[in-house]
This record gives sequence, C-alpha cells and structure tokens, in this order.
Amino acid sequence: MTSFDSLEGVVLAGGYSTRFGETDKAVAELAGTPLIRRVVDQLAGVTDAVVVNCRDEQREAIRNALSGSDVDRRYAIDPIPDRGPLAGIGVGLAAVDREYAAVVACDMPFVDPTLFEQLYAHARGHDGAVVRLEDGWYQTTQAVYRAEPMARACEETLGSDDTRVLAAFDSLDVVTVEEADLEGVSATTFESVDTPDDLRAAAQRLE
Ligand SMILES: Nc1nc2c(ncn2[C@@H]2O[C@H](COP(=O)(O)OP(=O)(O)OP(=O)(O)O)[C@@H](O)[C@H]2O)c(=O)[nH]1
Ligand SMILES: [Mg+2]
Repeated sequence: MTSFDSLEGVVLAGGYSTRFGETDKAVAELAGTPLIRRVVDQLAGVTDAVVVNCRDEQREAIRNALSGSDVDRRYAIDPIPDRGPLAGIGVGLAAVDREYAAVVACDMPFVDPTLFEQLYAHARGHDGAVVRLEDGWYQTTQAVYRAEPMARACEETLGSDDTRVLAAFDSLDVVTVEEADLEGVSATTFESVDTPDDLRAAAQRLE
C-alpha cells in the first residue's frame, strides 16, 4: 500500500460517546487495543501523519493510546465542544497541512485503507469523495475531503440552520461513489462501535 504525499489523516474523536456510557469510546479497548489506536494503525496504510480532533480533556488519554505509533500525531482541540460532527470535521481539517485528508471517526476500528486509496483517486481534482451506502446514506465520517475548502464550508454551514455534514457539500464539488462500485474493500470498513454491545460483538469476531 502507498502513503500519499498530499494526503493526511483526520481522526474524529470529539463526541461524548453517550450511547457507549460513562467512558470515552475513543480509548475503549477492542481485544486489548484502543479503538483510536486501531484507526490510526489502519490509516498508516495511506498516510504518515494524522490530526486528532477531540476535546481538551480527552487529549491525555488519547495521547497514551497512540504512544509508540509510527504515524505523526497532532491535536486539533474543539474551541467550543458539542457542536456535532460537522464542527469536528471543520476543526480537524483546518489543522491539516496537505491538500487532501482521509477523515475517519475514532469508533470505526476496521476502516480499510483500500477504501481511502479509491476515494483519494476519485477526489483528486475535486473537493472530496464520499460513499453513498446502499440504503442511500452518505458516509461522511469515512471520506476524503480537500482540506481547505471543506474546512471553510464546515465553518459557514455551522452558522446556518442545517448543520448536517451533507449541507456543507452544497457549495462544494464532492464526488459521490456508490457503495456497489467499491472494489475489494472490507465489508466491515463502515462498522462503528456505538454501544458496549457493539464492542462485545466486534471482540467476539476477533477471537
Ligand atoms: N468535535 C466533535 N465531534 C463529534 C461531536 N459529536 C460527534 N462527533 C464525532 O463524530 C463521529 C460520529 O459520532 P457518533 O458516532 O455519534 O459519536 P458520539 O457522538 O461520540 O456518540 P453518541 O453520543 O453515542 O452519539 C465520532 O467520531 C464523534 O467523535 C461533537 O459534538 N464534536
Ligand atoms: Mg453522536
């Protein structure tokens, strides 16, 4: 697998994991490895640098979870917490130095770097590439964006009535990739760990 010079990673971890319970799912262990560490290890297939978006109080635990990783880590802290995924994507992308970013939520431990290879190929020359799942849902938290225009669009959209990530695409040229057109991407790439049951089910599969 190739590490692309103009692609950086962004890991979204600023949510409150309310469905998960009292603890932060970002650092919850799946078969002994924190979820966020699994995500960064997977991103290493396509990039050597990531920006982690989180709240200030999460930083120390996340730093510990990522210690020893070969991937260069920087932190983009939410200036205002709890403004939703759109805000997190915007804050993360604003800290990116490269033209494009592979954005992924911290709770998707099986994210397949092959997906990002394909999305990056589609995104080049455009403002991003996002998968439309078979049920019609756009997978905006596992996507490739051109960092600067998408960061700006997130900021603008946050000030509007519709603060869905999708609303930020209105002013951009984001390519839609149909799930059925993905090639050789792991079926579990989009699986997210939202609840303790999800974590248990994922752990059982890894046994
Ligand atoms: N910066 C930031 N990121 C968020 C926020 N809400 C969700 N996210 C991120 O967006 C991604 C998808 O969100 P969810 O799966 O709903 O995670 P969550 O909001 O922490 O969990 P729930 O409280 O159970 O919904 C995760 O990577 C979250 O870290 C937020 O208010 N701010
Ligand atoms: Mg949420």
